[in-house]
Amino acid sequence: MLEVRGLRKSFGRTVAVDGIDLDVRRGSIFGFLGPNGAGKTTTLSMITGLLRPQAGTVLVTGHDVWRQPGPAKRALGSLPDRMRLFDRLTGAQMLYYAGVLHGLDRASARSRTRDLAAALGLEEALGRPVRDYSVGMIKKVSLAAALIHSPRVLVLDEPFESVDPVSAAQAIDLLRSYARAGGTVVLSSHNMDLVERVCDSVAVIVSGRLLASGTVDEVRDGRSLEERFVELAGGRAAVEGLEWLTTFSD
Ligand SMILES: Nc1ncnc2c1ncn2[C@@H]1O[C@H](COP(=O)(O)OP(=O)(O)OP(=O)(O)O)[C@@H](O)[C@H]1O
Repeated sequence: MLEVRGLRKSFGRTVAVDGIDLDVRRGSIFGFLGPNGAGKTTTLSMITGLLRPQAGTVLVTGHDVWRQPGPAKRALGSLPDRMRLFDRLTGAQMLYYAGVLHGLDRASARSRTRDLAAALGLEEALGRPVRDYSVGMIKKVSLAAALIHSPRVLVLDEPFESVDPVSAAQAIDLLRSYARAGGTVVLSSHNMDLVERVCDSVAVIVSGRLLASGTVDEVRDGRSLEERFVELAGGRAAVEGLEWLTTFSD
C-alpha cells in the first residue's frame, strides 16, 4: 500500500532524511520510531505530499504522490504534526468540513462525525470551538478528521502524544479494527509500550537513516523495544558537568 524509495531531504546543511526505503503491507500497522530530530516528521510529510523530496519516490496504493497527487491523496488520511486547524469551528463543524472536503455527502459527514466522536470519547466536546480544546482533545479530533473519509492508508504523526490512557486504548481499538478490515496505518510515536502493543512492524530512524526495520520481534531482537531503541539511538548520555544543578538557588 505504501512504497518509499530513496527518499532524501535537506534543510540547508542539515540532512533531515538521507535515503529512506520503506514498504508497508495492506492491513498492517507500521510504527516509525526515532529520537528527537531524527527525521520522522520530515519523512511522513513527504509521504503525504506536504513536503517535496529532493530525491526519491513515494507510491500510495501504487500512485506516485507527486506525479499522480489526486488518486494518491484520495487514498490517504493524515494527522500531521503541529497542524494549523480552523480552530474557530466547533469539533462537529471541523469534522463535517473534513468529510465534505473529501467528497462525503452531508448526511454521511454528520453520521460519521457522531460515530467517530463516540469511538474517541469526544461527544461532549463536539459543540465547543476547537481552540478551547486541550492538547489531547485536539489530537483526537484531528485523528477523527483523518479517518472520516475511510482512507486506504492512514499516516499519523504522534497520534498518542498527550492522549490519556483510556482514549489511547479507544484509539488503538479503532486502528486495529480499521487494519483488520484492510486499512493500512503508518504512525510515529515515542511511546514504546504503545508501539509494541499496536504495531506489526517497525522501523527505527536515526539521523535520517533507517538503522533497523522488520517485525516488532525482529527489531527487538530478544530485548525490550525500548532497550533496543536506546541502543540504536546511541545509548544514554552520561549526566556530567551539571554539578551546579544540585547547588540550588536559595
Ligand atoms: N522546516 C525546517 N527547516 C529547517 N530544518 C528543519 C525543518 N524541518 C525539520 N528540520 C530539521 O530536520 C531534522 C529532522 O526533523 P524532524 O522534525 O523530521 O524530526 P523528528 O524525528 O520528527 O523529531 P521529533 O521526534 O522531535 O518530532 C532536524 O534536525 C530538524 O531541525
